[in-house]
Amino acid sequence: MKSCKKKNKLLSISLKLKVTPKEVTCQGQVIGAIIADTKQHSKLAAKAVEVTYIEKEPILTIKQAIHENSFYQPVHSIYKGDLVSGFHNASNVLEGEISIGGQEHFYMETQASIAVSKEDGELEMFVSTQNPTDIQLVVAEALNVPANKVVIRVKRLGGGFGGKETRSTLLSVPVALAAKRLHVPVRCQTDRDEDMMTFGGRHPYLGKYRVGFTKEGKILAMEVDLYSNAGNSRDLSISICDRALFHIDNAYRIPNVHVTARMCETNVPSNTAFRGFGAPQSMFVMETMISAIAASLDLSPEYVREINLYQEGDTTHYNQLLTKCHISRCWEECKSRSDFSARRKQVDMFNSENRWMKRGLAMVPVKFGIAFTTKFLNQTSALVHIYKDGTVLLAHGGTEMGQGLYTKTLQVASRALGIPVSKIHISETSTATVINTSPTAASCGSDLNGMAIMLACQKLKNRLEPYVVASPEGKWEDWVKSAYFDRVHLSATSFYKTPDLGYSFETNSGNVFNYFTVGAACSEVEIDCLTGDHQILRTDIVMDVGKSINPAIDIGQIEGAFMQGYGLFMLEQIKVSPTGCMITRGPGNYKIPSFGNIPVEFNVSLLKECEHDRAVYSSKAIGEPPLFLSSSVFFAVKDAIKSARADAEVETEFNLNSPATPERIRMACHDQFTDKWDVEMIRCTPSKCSIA
Ligand SMILES: Nc1nc2c(c(=O)[nH]1)N[C@H]1C(S)=C(S)[C@@H](COP(=O)(O)O)O[C@H]1N2
Ligand SMILES: Cc1nc(=O)[nH]c2[nH]cnc12
Ligand code: MOS
Repeated sequence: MKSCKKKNKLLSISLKLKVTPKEVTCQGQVIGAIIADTKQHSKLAAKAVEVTYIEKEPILTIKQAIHENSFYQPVHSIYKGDLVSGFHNASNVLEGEISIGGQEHFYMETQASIAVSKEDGELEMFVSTQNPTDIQLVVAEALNVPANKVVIRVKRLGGGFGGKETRSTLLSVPVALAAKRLHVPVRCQTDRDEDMMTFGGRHPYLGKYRVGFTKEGKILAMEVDLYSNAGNSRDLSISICDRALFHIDNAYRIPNVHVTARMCETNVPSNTAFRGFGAPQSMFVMETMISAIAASLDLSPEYVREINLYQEGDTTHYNQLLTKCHISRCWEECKSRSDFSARRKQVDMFNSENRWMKRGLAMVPVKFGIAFTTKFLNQTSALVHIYKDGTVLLAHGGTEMGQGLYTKTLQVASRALGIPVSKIHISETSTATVINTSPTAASCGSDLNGMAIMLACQKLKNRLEPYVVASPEGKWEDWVKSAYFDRVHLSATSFYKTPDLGYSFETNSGNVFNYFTVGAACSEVEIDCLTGDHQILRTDIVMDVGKSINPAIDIGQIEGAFMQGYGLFMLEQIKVSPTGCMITRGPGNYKIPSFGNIPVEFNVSLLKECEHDRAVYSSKAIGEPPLFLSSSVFFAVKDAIKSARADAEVETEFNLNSPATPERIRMACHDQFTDKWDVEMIRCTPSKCSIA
């Protein structure tokens, strides 16, 4: 091993920067970039930078923002029915508030970007992003070059979950700028701690509610104020609030509704898209109301859910008609598959025989709207080539992040062209083959790009038709050759935009969504009342995904979304110091689900006979909808705690914020040991944060 003769010349730079609060609005904000010949040198140099800040008191939480009246505009709200008469006819009214924490995307591949500057001002980039067009336009603007000279290529992402929908620009702009300035290829990939301190996550939400209902448990009216912690920029927060507004009903028909959503401007890194996009947060507020209603009437939460479920033909609070909406079928099928009634009795029996171990059981529905709530995003295009050897190359506007989009679009092409997948290939997604694309998001990747691929393939199929008719016994390769020599164009582009969309907040009318993906889940848990630990004993899920084009992928997505949501409701808790410094920076102190958390028994099934004409080949969107079903674990834990509290002879209705961490479970199991402590006192006292 050659001994290294030349000692690394110690870096002796000290860059003094002076920045004011108006330029830097959160800890973790990118304020510059160091370019070096090796990663080690760049890290040493970054540490050598000295920055002096003029500090001001930060606003970090929703409550602080409300107190300081620190909000972004606009504020959207939905009003349907007549609240006054609704509450007047309600025999019971409950008020309360509930909060749900944020969540780190924790994609396996952290943010990564490569830029290669080429002749004539051209730039070619390889970026881990869900949104190549956004990178293209933002980089073009930042470098003051026309978009037609910037190509963004995406082979695949090691996970995105919404975290690479807009935030990847923070990394790609400096990388591109350096490449252009220095005329050398530049690459950067964040370390996990940098990633968790810089790129934001799921919006924490606070919900304040007032709900009126009959003594039978029928909900007549509700007034909800939602607040999200948007962080130091608006990013997608308004769309996330919109989706939260559209999902405050979850799966229930509520005749009189007034719901408002506000974005809090705070000094934490800008929060952004995260699987479910505001819907899990607001549906959590709805299910908390259901739980409170059930407790106040001494009814089971499942009974209250059941009698308020939407039926076919109902309209939502944003006046969208529910057709082919199989909520009740999923609910009934889940109830029977999970053997709910019998297990309810077994759980109660177990709880009557155990004091310090308790079990809980809960079943929740989900109804998730499919389409971008921002109308213009519901568009995409595709490009399909048939080469002379008969092999086919696909390109479309969607990125592969592990959700199986490329596999599904290969299947669509195979079915549309009538040839085996072995003759078809999809290589990458690039702004040079398909333009002006929307992010691969809102679970619409397969719907939009599947339809675009299908349309392009149908064009090609029609052009080949005469050659098929001419020699029906021939092979695909022969037909392609005959067409080629007959000078037929064997490449086609297509364009697809979702029909019949167009909601307006002003008139509260027009379709927000193309259709809904619905399901139900039943979970049973066991908790240790003295440690706050828990385990899921069994989960049953039933989902309506239409006629799935690939059941294996869809079941995988349901299992994955469920476990990611489990992290949100049960494990993951982001901690920020009083000065706004991110404390949770890695798997050491930020717990994401691992195989030990998977339900001991995990049954997922897809509803049968539920064709859907509005989804590509009737296979419905599946990416985000199942995530909320993991709240069945949260409410099963709440059910178990209720039994512990009954034994301790304390009030069995209590507020349980999400995530239901072990300390929160422990403290909610009120008993002779907990009286003298309050969970909020167990707060980490961080040392002064030492990050730029
Ligand atoms: N393995 C994997 N699955 C995933 C994701 C991911 O990053 N990795 N992202 C989720 C999110 S946030 C969305 S919006 C959808 C996007 O893909 P689709 O629109 O093709 O369903 O995939 C979901 N499933
Ligand atoms: C932009 C956007 N609109 C939506 O309606 N849903 C989403 N999920 C992720 N991104 C989005
Ligand atoms: O819609 Mo997913 O990218 S949050």
